[in-house]
Amino acid sequence: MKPDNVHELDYEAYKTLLLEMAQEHVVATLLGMIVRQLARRPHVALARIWLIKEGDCPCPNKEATCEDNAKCLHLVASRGRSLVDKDADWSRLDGAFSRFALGSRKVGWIAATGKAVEVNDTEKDSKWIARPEWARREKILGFGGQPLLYKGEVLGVLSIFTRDLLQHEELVWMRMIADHAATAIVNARAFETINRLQEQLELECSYLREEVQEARAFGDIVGQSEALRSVLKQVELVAPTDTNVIILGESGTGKELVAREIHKRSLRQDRPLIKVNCASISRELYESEFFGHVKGAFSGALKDRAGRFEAADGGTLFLDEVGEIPIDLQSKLLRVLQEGEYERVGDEKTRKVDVRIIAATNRNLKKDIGKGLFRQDLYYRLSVFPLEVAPLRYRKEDIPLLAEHFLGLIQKRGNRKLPRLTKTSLKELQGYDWPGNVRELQNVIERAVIISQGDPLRFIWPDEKGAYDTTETSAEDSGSDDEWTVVPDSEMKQRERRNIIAALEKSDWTIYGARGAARLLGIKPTTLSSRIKKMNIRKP
Ligand SMILES: Nc1ncnc2c1ncn2[C@@H]1O[C@H](COP(=O)(O)OP(=O)(O)OP(=O)(O)O)[C@@H](O)[C@H]1O
Repeated sequence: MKPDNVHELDYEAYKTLLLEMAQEHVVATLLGMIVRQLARRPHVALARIWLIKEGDCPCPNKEATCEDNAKCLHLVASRGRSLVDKDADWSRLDGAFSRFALGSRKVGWIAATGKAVEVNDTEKDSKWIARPEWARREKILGFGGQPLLYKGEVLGVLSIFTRDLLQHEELVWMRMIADHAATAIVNARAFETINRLQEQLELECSYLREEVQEARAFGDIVGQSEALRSVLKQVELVAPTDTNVIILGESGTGKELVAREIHKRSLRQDRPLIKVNCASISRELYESEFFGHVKGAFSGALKDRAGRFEAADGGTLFLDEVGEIPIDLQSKLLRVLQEGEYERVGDEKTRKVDVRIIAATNRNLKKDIGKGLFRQDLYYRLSVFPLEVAPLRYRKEDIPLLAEHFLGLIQKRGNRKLPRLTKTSLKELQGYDWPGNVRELQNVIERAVIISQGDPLRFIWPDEKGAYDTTETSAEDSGSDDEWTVVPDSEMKQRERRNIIAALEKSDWTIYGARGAARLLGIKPTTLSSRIKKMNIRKP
């Protein structure tokens, strides 16, 4: 017959715990399971686990200040029941004993020496008990603390406070549970690392697949204008530094191309450049897109997912159209830029990341700051090195090279012979103002190649509203069913002459370009020129 303060041991429960520990692959779940199962025994008042981690943290334990802050014991799991206070929550991980410096008090001593501590009657042996009045109040009699040892290395400490005396057999079991727990922790950590790496690889792969597709459209930066050369000189200067860069310029000027060039020439070139088009993310998904999420964080979050910051770790993050980031997310972006830290949506764990930011915008961010749409502190963080790409209309001397370049790309793609660029067609291209910049030029050339079956290239120009109409109407199908009135040939010629003069007057005597007379008449500028010559039309 056992005395009152000695309990029966439940071997089956301990065996089940050993098995369950071996099967658990998530560290947090594993730790929770160990303390929960231990605290389920009626005589166990409190079960706790501390693990050795980086010690550079706010330490609430005044008596146990770390000497060098390099590492200390962190309380990572706790379960138990108070006898006196029904509302006390003993699963909390904060409070005075949430940290112990190595060597400090009993928990620190166990971790520093790798030896167990057993107290079998707290009344008689109170040396290790920090708060004897607490032990008395809670009727705590025993304490068993075991180091979590794996291959001779101490990972942390497992401990129980009991309301019965500890038996020798139970201490043997505690040792066994601690050994299995240490191995299970190492295994679960390894599984977590594998999962994280696999997830990161998958994500990197999917982003890189996007990249490869986009990169096909990107080649070298073409152009010789003074404005472009000055940009390239700055790219050369800033690329090898780790400075954040903001690229300013109208849409289609080549900002993304410049961003890629900076990454290509940087020390991060072997790591990914991950692009985020801030204008194309729906508002609710911003945070998850940037920082990732954990399973169940919101409806549709079916599994853990890393964000673009994580995918770009060690590399460059290109934030295209950065001015579109909602103001409420800007503070989170600022934090990751300042401290390199963030959390996935729905996760408490703080993660570290090392990325260089290249941002681009066609907006006037200073105006947006004034309107409260953009944070000034974020603007200063991003715009350490501003780079401005000029609109194409201010560097028309780049047009011939760019046009040749795009024709060359089309030729490579289609492997066919293309119409050559004549002086006249170049002049026509240079006569236009290109509100859509280089992207518009590229599109106009692609379209021209499609509609011009042979030489020379025939361009389609946008209407007054800037819209392109690619459906060509021919004289045949524009006729009506009304009876045709015959007009004498001399009259026809006069009418044609008057029509051309009217078009020239309307277009201020310009032939080429979107507002040119040729466009109004719907004929090629070269055709119009030869007609003007033939009809001997002169500007008054
Ligand atoms: N100097 C250049 N040489 C060769 N191609 C260029 C040049 N500038 C722009 N392009 C091409 O023009 C297209 C538009 O360029 P890009 O996407 O870099 O412009 P952007 O300024 O980032 O546009 P947006 O602001 O709309 O995102 C791309 O296909 C790009 O390859």
